[in-house]
This record gives sequence, structure tokens and C-alpha cells, in this order.
Amino acid sequence: MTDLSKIRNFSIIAHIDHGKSTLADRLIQRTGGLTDREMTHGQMLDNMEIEQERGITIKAQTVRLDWKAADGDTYTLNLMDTPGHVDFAYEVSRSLAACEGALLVVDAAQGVEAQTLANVYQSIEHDHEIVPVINKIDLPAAEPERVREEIEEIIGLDASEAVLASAKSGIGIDEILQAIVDKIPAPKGDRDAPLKAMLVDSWYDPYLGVVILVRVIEGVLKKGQNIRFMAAGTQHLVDRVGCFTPKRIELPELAAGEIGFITAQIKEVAQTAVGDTITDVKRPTAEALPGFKEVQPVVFCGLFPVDAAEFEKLRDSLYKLRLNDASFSFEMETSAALGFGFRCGFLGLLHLEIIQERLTREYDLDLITTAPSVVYKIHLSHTKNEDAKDIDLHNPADMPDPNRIVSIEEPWIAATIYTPDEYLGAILKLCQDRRGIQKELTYVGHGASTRAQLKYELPLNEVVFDFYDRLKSISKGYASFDYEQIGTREGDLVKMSILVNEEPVDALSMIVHRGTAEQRGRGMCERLKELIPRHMFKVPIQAAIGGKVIARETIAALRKDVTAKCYGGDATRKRKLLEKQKKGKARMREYGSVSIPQEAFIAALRMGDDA
Ligand SMILES: Nc1nc2c(ncn2[C@@H]2O[C@H](COP(=O)(O)OP(=O)(O)OP(=O)(O)O)[C@@H](O)[C@H]2O)c(=O)[nH]1
Repeated sequence: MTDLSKIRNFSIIAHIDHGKSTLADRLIQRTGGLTDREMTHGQMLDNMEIEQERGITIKAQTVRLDWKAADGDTYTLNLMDTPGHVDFAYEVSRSLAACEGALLVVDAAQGVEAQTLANVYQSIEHDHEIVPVINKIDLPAAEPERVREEIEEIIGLDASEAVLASAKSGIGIDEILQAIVDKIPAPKGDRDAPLKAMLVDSWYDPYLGVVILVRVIEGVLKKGQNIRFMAAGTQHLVDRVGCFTPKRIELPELAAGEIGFITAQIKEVAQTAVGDTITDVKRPTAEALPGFKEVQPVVFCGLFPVDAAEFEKLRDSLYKLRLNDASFSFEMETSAALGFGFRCGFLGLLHLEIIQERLTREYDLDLITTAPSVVYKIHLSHTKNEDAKDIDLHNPADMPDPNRIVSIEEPWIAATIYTPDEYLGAILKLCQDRRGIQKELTYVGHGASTRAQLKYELPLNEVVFDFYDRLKSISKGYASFDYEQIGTREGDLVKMSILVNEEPVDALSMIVHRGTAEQRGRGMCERLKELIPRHMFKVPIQAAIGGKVIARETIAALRKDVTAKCYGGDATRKRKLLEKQKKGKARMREYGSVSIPQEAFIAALRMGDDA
């Protein structure tokens, strides 16, 4: 039986690139979870190939480490990794809820960043004991003392005992392990109580089926046990119980206070909701764990194959991806211009990009992505045949008759931005242009390390396009950004259509605020003018609201023979050009008589420097 006082459950919180993965690898290496030879293959917790080669599961970024502490006793340290992006905030919150403490890793040269803060506050909300680690002290630009002050001043944590470390050179690793044992409390929990366990994460493994990561709060989980998922209302038979070191190891049981995995012959991750409470069928717990939430996609877009013949392949690929990612959704959609495709929902833009990239790379699909859209709540008045009602609009193409719209609500977010002072002006302008409402502007730190902390409320619609990219580019990468949703608000919103050669291109239609419609429309038309190749005839490009054109550009007519400019010279060059032209064609969509290159769809949505 495991002695609870010898267990420590912790996660690592850090801003992107501050060294979380490198440190995790070091901790695994130091505690002997893997041999040096296995370690030499680079970052353990991130490497897909290693996963396949050695049967080490990467998604299980939770590893059990054995560490002989200063008191001579061996402690079991469960390191729970957390996803590092705002899109996956709920998963992060469940991972944190499964631990008693956290290592806060801060880059000794970069200092505290927005994402560090967001995660720390969550960690504090979970009553975590936080152990600050100042990493990368080997860097010439490292300023550990400044960062120590920042941690105290900005976060309000006592950093006097912060461990100075270099995950890269292996400095401070033993100190970190000892601090985990000394500072982070042991878990509590009654192993004789009815089973109560939290479903922390799940993923699909081709050999094992769905693997579920659990934190047992009370009671015991064993092989052969009949369990119930309380929110899902389903029952399963446990057929494996174990942990990762990071190699998969089977165990006789997981008891109160422990973290590990189970399998129960489950075929799809969609059946396993993160945050659900697992209990025993025969002797159930009286109350489910608090905080369960069903994750809902917030950003929607259409995905269409460039080649209509690839529709089936796209469908199969989406099914395969969904096997392992229940948070993204898709349903069939038909578009007059794009044919058959799917309307897909995502947790955020990064999530969208990950799925899109996997479809392109792993499944070799050529796709057209339509303008991403958030979900609008539309209040409709009654008609002769129908009562007044509210609808959720996921697709600008389904916008109801404007005469029936009483009001439209859009989702808003609260954003926190950290930036060096010199970029502040440009960032304020960006937020202002995106209809932001400034809530707070404070300065933290002093001297050369002074940074502005900005709090803004922004419509999600204005952020989903390229806000993050723009922020990074105007601040040369120094500004950091984090957000949470804060509900919906009424807005003066209209549908803007884009017409190419007088024909509406529904993939490019979007919901915009009336105040910014003209600027957006102009930007779109200008960009499309550059992106759409010339044709044998003049092609007008228009942005319109209802019947009213608000912006217009015209692509002049051109002879299409691209070899004309070779002056009949070099034959190889001529052939190459022709081939290039042919290839280009394969990636175009025909709109009536106009061809639009695939890139135009995404590129046109980027608002560029003028925005
Ligand atoms: N010089 C130095 N570089 C480090 C140290 N720790 C990590 N790095 C480097 O910093 C970069 C980011 O490290 P990661 O461990 O991937 O950071 P992460 O926080 O896991 O980043 P994400 O996975 O993107 O969230 C890598 O290039 C590392 O090699 C350190 O102690 N010293």
C-alpha cells in the first residue's frame, strides 16, 4: 500500500519557450525514469518518433518519478504536464485541479510573461503551493535577481528561495526535486471511501484504445472493476491500471492521492469528457467533483477540398482526427461555390491551425478554409408563421433576413497583454482598431525592465483573425497575450459579402461591425486584387452589405499566355513556366468564369498593416 505522505503531485507552469519540456526531461533523466541512451533521443515529452519506437506515450505527459530525498526516503513524484496555450484553458484547469502544487518556471532572461501569469493565478485558485524556478541561468543575458524581483512584484510570490536552474546544463535539478518534496504538500484522501476519481485527460492509442488519465481523490481503482462516468452516464469495465515512468507500467491499483491511467475498452475519446467524475458502479460516491464543464467549440470555419473528388478522403481524415480530439466538431456543409465540405468547430484559432495543418501534412489534403467565425446569438422577431426566437449563428452564409433581426449578440473576451514600453503605442492602436475597451494600464518592474500590463475587453470576432500575429509583429515578438471569455454583448453587426465578377463568394462572407465594415471591405478588395490572377476580361471585386457596395477594385484584363514574356528564347524556361501555370491551376477554384487561387482565401482574411 502506498504511503500518502510519500507522494507529491505537481505540474509545471511556464510561458512558451521558458523551458518546461527541457526541465521535464531533466527531471526524468535525474530520477532514472529512462536510461541515458533513451534520453539521447532528445525531448522525451515531445517526440512522436520515440513514442512509436519505444512504446512511450507522449500524450501522457504525466510521469511518475521516484526520488530519494535528503531524509533518505524514496518519494513518488507525479509530474503532470499541461498544454501551453489559451485555447486549451479548460484542460489546463483540470490538470491543475489534479495536483497539490506547481513548479513555476520563468526564463531568467525574459522574465514574467502574460501566460505565466494566467497560469499562476489559476494555480493559486487551486490552492497550490508554488515553487518558483528561475531557468536558463546559463544564458549570458540571464538576470536572475531582476526576475526574482519580478516574481515577487508582479505575481506576489515569495521568491527568496526560488531555485536558480539551467535545465539545459543540468544546474539546480536536485534542488528542484528536493524543493518539490519539502514545499509541496502530500495529497489527502481516504482509500476506504467509495471511489471518486477525476478524468484528467484521454487520448486514443492504436493498441490500447482510449487511455484515460485519472487522479484518484478517494477510494481505489482496480482492474476488473465496474466504473461509471457520472456526467456521461456510461459504464465501463476497467481492464488495465497503471502509470508512465514514462514507459507504460501496469499496477495492481491506483488509490486515493495517486495519478495514473486506466483503459476500459473505450473506442472514442468523445466518450470521455475531461473533468468527469469516475466512480464505482456498486458503491458509488454521493457527489460528483465540482467544476465539470463541457467544452464547446468557439471558432467555426468551413473546410472544403480543392479537388471535389477528395471529399470522401476529407471525411475519413476528419473522423480519424476526431477519434483523438473530442473538442473539435464537424458536420457536412454545402456551398454554392465550394461544393461539398464540412463546417468545423474549434476551441480557438491555434486549434484550427493545428487541425488544418494535420489534414494538409498527415493526410495530404489540399483544402480551402473559409473565413473563421465566432458564434453569434441572434434574436429574431416573429413572422406570420413563426414565433419570435433566438438562434445561434455559426456560419455567416446562414445569416437570416435582416428585416427579421431584432438584435445580434457577439462573444467578448478579457485580454491581458504584457509588453515592453516602446511597443505600447502601437499595441494600444491595435486594440482600439479592434473595438477594444481599455480596462487597465499599469507598469511593472523598474528601469530597463519596466513593462506595461494592459487589460482590454475585446470582441472575440476581432481577435480570431490575426490579432495575435499582428501583436507579435508590431512588438517584434516581445508582447505576450492571454485571454478568457466573458460572455456575449449586443453589437451593431452586419453581414459583408464579397463579390467577384458580380458573383458572391460565400467562403469570404463575414460578419463585421458596421463601424469597421468599410475599412475591412476595402482591405479585402485590395488584397484580392493582388491575389487573383488577371483574366482575359476585366474582373470587378466588390464588398457589399445587403445590396449596397461599400468597396470596389477592378482587376484589369490580360492576355493569359504567360510564355509571351519569354520572347521565344529559352525553351527550358518556357516549359517550366507552363508547368508552373498548370500546377497553379490545380490549386484554383473556379468562380463562374474566374479562378481564385487557394491562398487567396486565407490571405484575404489577414488584415495587414493598414488595419
Ligand atoms: N540556454 C538555455 N536554454 C534552455 C534552457 N532550458 C531550455 N532551453 C531552451 O529553450 C527553448 C525552449 O525550451 P522548451 O523546453 O522547449 O520550452 P517549453 O516551455 O517546453 O516550450 P513549449 O513546449 O513551446 O511550451 C529550447 O530551445 C531549449 O533548448 C536552459 O536552461 N538554458
